[in-house]
Amino acid sequence: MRSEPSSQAPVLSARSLVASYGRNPALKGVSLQLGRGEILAVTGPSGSGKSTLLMCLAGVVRPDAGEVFYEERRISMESEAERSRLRRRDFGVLFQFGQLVPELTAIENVALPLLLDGSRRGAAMAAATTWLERFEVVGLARTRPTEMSGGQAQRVAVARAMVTEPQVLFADEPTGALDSLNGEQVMTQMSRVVREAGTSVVLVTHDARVAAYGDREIQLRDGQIDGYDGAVDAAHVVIGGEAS
Ligand SMILES: Nc1ncnc2c1ncn2[C@@H]1O[C@H](COP(=O)(O)OP(=O)(O)OP(=O)(O)O)[C@@H](O)[C@H]1O
Repeated sequence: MRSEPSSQAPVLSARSLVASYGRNPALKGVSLQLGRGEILAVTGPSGSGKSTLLMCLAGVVRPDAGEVFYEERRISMESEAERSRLRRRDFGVLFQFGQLVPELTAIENVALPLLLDGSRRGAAMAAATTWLERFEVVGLARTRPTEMSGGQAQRVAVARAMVTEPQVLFADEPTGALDSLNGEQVMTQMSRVVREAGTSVVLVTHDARVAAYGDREIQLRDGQIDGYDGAVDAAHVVIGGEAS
């Protein structure tokens, strides 16, 4: 794994992010950069702030202080409506439990983000079929999530997260609910597909085997960056866009 971010302009960057829940601080000044097409693994123990960081980067949560830039946009300053449109069009989000809609079939679940964004039904279903094929679950197109295995459901969930062809995919413990074999299959497919698509990925995980799919790793501890690539090394902390 590389220890430094790519030299290209980052697709996403954060400067000195601070976030708390009431009086409980979750992030205490986190800065990072995500390179184009890069898979960045964010690791750290439970409660270290990984999910909060992901939500700030994805524009779900506004940080108390600090900034998040996507391309040229300072998204941490944007309105909820602007961030919501950004999340629909440019970002994909994937959680531990794929959170498929149980009443809908696999193909309807995957088509949903396109339909919500105004695509015609025929085009949305065709795109959904393509993405189900890429994750080798097209045979389940008419199946509902309750009739799928955990691994199958998660592959459908990744297809749904990718159907809008996002610039950035945010994945929070994407294999956390799976056994190691299924987890490995989902990660192998996901990393192949995102590399083919050129998607940048923020991959939150506490599992070193999952983090190994990343190009680079940052470790959080107690709301702060604690190290890179397994080595605790404050000298690599990126502050204000420059390596300090
Ligand atoms: N909704 C909430 N209300 C209050 N405190 C919260 C909330 N969500 C998170 N926290 C606190 O913020 C801190 C960071 O939590 P966060 O979920 O970001 O960590 P995490 O590294 O993702 O943990 P895990 O691996 O267990 O999911 C923790 O101290 C946690 O208790």
